[in-house]
Amino acid sequence: MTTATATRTAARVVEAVKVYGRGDTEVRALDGVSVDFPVGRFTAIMGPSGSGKSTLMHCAAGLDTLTSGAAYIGDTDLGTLDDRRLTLLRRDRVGFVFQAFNLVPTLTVAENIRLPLDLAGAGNGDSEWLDALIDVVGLRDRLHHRPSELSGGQQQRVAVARAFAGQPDVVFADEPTGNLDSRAGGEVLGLLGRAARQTSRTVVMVTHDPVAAAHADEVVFLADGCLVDRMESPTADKVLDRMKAFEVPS
Ligand SMILES: Nc1ncnc2c1ncn2[C@@H]1O[C@H](COP(=O)(O)OP(=O)(O)OP(=O)(O)O)[C@@H](O)[C@H]1O
Repeated sequence: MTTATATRTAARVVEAVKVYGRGDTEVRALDGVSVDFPVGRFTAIMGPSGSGKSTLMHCAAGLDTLTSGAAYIGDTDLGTLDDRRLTLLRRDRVGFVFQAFNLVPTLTVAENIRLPLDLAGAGNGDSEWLDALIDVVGLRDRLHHRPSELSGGQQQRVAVARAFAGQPDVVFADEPTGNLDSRAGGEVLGLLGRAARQTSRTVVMVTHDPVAAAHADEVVFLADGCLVDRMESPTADKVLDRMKAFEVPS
């Protein structure tokens, strides 16, 4: 791969195949997917239930391994890493936001945001970066609160700031608004987009929700473990229409 490609693509999978089980119970969750996630972009992964969205995210993020094909973070082929190096790569170069906010209840907002840096023994980290991040997520007046003193939307904003704290190459978000009402969800999605664009970081989000997907720069659609479409500048209506096309006529 050329250097130019490496700098433009934060993460990608090439001919990704993931097979669960064997024989009669075999499921091809991914069936030859090739997709790239460009630097500074917010990409949503959509598709019907069981189409392979979570599997694609887990394999692209190094949380699960492919049966065949390759997954890269930057120009690092995850398949060439042993468990220790994979753990370090996930810690240092990847951020995660999950549906459950997964904050540490005994730590303050500031301590939760810094947690990945503290776990990595990264000293004070980049204080300018952290300072800017706190403003992007709008948490400056909540830094000394505990998670239980925050709304769900505020807690997810903390989780977003934590995911970006270590300046990862890519942040993977799995249904990040699944536990939020539409207003708080909209705020978190706007924030993910801003964080990606203002910090030139890459966000990849799995969602069921066309309204959520419409916040992304691009939507990739999976069906039966295959990449079947991509949509630039999505709107909720266009995404919904595309999803309807997957429904089998009765
Ligand atoms: N650990 C596993 N063992 C066996 N089969 C699995 C496993 N994980 C996923 N699958 C199967 O792989 C296929 C893809 O699952 P996946 O969770 O990636 O889909 P999804 O699009 O994220 O679904 P949903 O929208 O319902 O969350 C499904 O048929 C699922 O049952």
